[in-house]
Amino acid sequence: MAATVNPDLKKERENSSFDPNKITSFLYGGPEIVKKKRELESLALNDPDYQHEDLNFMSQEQQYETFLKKTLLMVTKVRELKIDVADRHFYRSAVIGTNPDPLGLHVGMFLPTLYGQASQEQKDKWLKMAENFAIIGTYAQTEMGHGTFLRGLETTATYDPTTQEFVINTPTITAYKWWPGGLGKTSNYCVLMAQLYIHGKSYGPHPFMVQIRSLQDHKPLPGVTVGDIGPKFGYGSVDNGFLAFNNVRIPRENMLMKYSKVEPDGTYVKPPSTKLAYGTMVQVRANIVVNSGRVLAKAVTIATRYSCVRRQSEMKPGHPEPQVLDYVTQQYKLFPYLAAAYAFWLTGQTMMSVYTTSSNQISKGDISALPELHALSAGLKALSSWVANVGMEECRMACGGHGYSHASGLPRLYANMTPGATYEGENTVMMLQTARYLMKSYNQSLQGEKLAGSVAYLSGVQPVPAAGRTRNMLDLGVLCDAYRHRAARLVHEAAVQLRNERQAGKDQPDAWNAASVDLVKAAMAHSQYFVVKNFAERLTDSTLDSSISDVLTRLCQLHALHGLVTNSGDFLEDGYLTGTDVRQARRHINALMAKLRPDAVALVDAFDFPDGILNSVLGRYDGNVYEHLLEWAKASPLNKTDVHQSYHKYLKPFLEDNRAKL
Ligand SMILES: CCCCCCCCCCCCCCCCCCCCCC(=O)SCCNC(=O)CCNC(=O)[C@H](O)C(C)(C)COP(=O)(O)OP(=O)(O)OC[C@H]1O[C@@H](n2cnc3c(N)ncnc32)[C@H](O)[C@@H]1OP(=O)(O)O
Ligand SMILES: Cc1cc2nc3c(=O)[nH]c(=O)nc-3n(C[C@H](O)[C@H](O)[C@H](O)COP(=O)(O)OP(=O)(O)OC[C@H]3O[C@@H](n4cnc5c(N)ncnc54)[C@H](O)[C@@H]3O)c2cc1C
Repeated sequence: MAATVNPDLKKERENSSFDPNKITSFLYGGPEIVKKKRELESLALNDPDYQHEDLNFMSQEQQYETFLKKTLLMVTKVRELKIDVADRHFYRSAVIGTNPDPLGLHVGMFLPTLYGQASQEQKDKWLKMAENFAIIGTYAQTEMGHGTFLRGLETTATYDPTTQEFVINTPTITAYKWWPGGLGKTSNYCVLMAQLYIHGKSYGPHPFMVQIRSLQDHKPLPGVTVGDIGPKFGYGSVDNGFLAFNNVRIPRENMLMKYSKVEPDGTYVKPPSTKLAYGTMVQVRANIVVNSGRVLAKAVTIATRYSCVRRQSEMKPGHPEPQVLDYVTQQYKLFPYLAAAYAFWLTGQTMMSVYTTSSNQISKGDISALPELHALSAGLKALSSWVANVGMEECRMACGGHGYSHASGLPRLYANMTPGATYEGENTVMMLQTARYLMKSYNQSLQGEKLAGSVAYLSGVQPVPAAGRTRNMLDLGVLCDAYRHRAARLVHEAAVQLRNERQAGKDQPDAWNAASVDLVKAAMAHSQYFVVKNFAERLTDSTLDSSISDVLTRLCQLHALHGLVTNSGDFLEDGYLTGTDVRQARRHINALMAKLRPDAVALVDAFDFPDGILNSVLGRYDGNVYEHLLEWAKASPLNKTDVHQSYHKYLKPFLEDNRAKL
């Protein structure tokens, strides 16, 4: 086995213009954090207790069992090693790699719902057990018939004042809870979203703490039907489940009552906003923005390293075959996603900081930040997960045939990460939520109200500049202005279309539906403007080392220019940009790619994913792809014997029969 680094990759690293460690520091928030991250990752990756056969060679049942064992072990080790709460995600991501785990919903949604929706008494009662994994819970909201339309959920929680209990029921097949992670086989509790009924009146969806399995033998409790929903596109390591209730009674105190309350006599106490019950989803949407940047960064790391190792075809007759990354078309496939990975990495950080500030405010009773937080997180969640989806697939195809093998890591990455566009709010629906806020804000600005936050720019649509003006299309200020103008114009046009539909006689819902393609487009443009502006603002950081600010500026320019060229019609339609501007933009893209080419490997190295996390033969740090491809294939279960048992069962008699008939 080759122990040295592939010479092509070695040369790439020697020729880069900067030290990737400096960018790593910038991306993770400083050298101390990077040090901590690396320590925790290496602790996890070198721990023999976590080693197991490649998941790609396992059945779904084996994957689940392996991951359950591994995550439970992880919980124990996190405690033993006394890893700080803030650092646990480093350890966790090294343990699970690019796979979801059966406790993900416990940590990612069940616990956050208790933190965010439970009253102090309820926290006192359940938090200690939940935090210490004495109980395991999930977030059971989606039903077979309704995921998007939360108000349409059919599961009922009917208050019985005589016993001071809620009676939980699943009235129809479509009311079966369907999809919750960790529900199928793992959880014994769940946060259940159900329609609250008191004295025959419906009060909409509310969260309830419900025990579903016995703490003694893990059997479903009386009245509870629960199981696994079967194999999926990915997510083999998770037991997504179904769940139904037949007259299951829970105490009144099990409705999570931080905001809404039901008094013993059945009096309903309204929350400051009914949407506070949706709080956990907002948190996870913010997390998805972070995750989309990371996922894209992983895919691009694999494809870029491999494209430097892979040599193919003849560029010049008689010359050695070039590294495929030297083909400009290959750069055009990968570099825009490299730039997008940086853009969303930084957007994710801003999104999390907006989330933290706003949620602190909200938990103190000031809910004024809620609409902006919801609109921003919904739009960015949708944009980032869409881009990550397209980018992962582009990276896979850029790896040619080997990209299709599980050895590349890309099919599994895609299969596990693509549901980010669907779960936690289907993307189109999320964009329409952002559009709703944009329309409201736009109308407020027409009435002279001053707007703040991410929509402040809607207050004044910039005029189209006079013809003949030349622009420097590399100037980040010019690019931000162009995105800003496009967003403001598309918001304006969607609003005009809505108004026209109304004036043509449609009621509001029909007018909304008729204008929805334009509304999504407006929300998309708004979110893209946020991402570009955020990237450019991060570069104004005066502490940024000059050796890396150049290369980051190129990435930011590429990200903005590529989006501009891809959506050039939006910028040209009203004459804001000219054909010359767009032509210039295209030329700049080519020039930027040429400048980025020598730094490509260093830029992906800077994401700092160890091999154990990337889990890709093609993306290996040492670039020794071919010998490990062979080794990987040899380990495949079909190769355990030279002659497979099916030969004796099927092939041998078939061949013998055919030969006998000759
Ligand atoms: C110890 C060691 C361990 C190591 C530790 C390591 C640590 C690390 C741990 C990390 C672990 C990570 C693992 C994570 C795994 C997660 C995987 C995720 C899996 C996926 C989970 C899921 O998939 S879970 C289900 C998600 N399912 C949705 O996502 C439903 C979407 N559907 C809706 O969300 C609503 O249905 C929808 C459409 C808004 C309409 O809701 P609706 O009909 O009620 O409302 P309307 O449309 O009528 O709107 C009326 C007004 O409400 C406003 N509004 C609406 N929502 C609002 C909101 N949220 N906040 C504020 N305002 C809101 C709106 O803007 C309007 O405002 P206005 O009136 O002013 O215009
Ligand atoms: C891997 C995975 C894990 C999941 N984990 C959980 C979990 O732990 N807990 C949980 O509760 N749920 C979970 N879910 C469910 C998930 O949250 C839902 O699938 C998601 O919210 C989408 O809802 P839906 O399936 O009803 O899609 P639908 O709403 O049926 O979407 C179908 C189509 O209809 C369109 N559409 C729907 N409504 C509108 C509208 N108003 N305007 C325009 N178009 C519309 C959508 O854009 C989409 O194209 C998970 C799902 C997956 C795939």
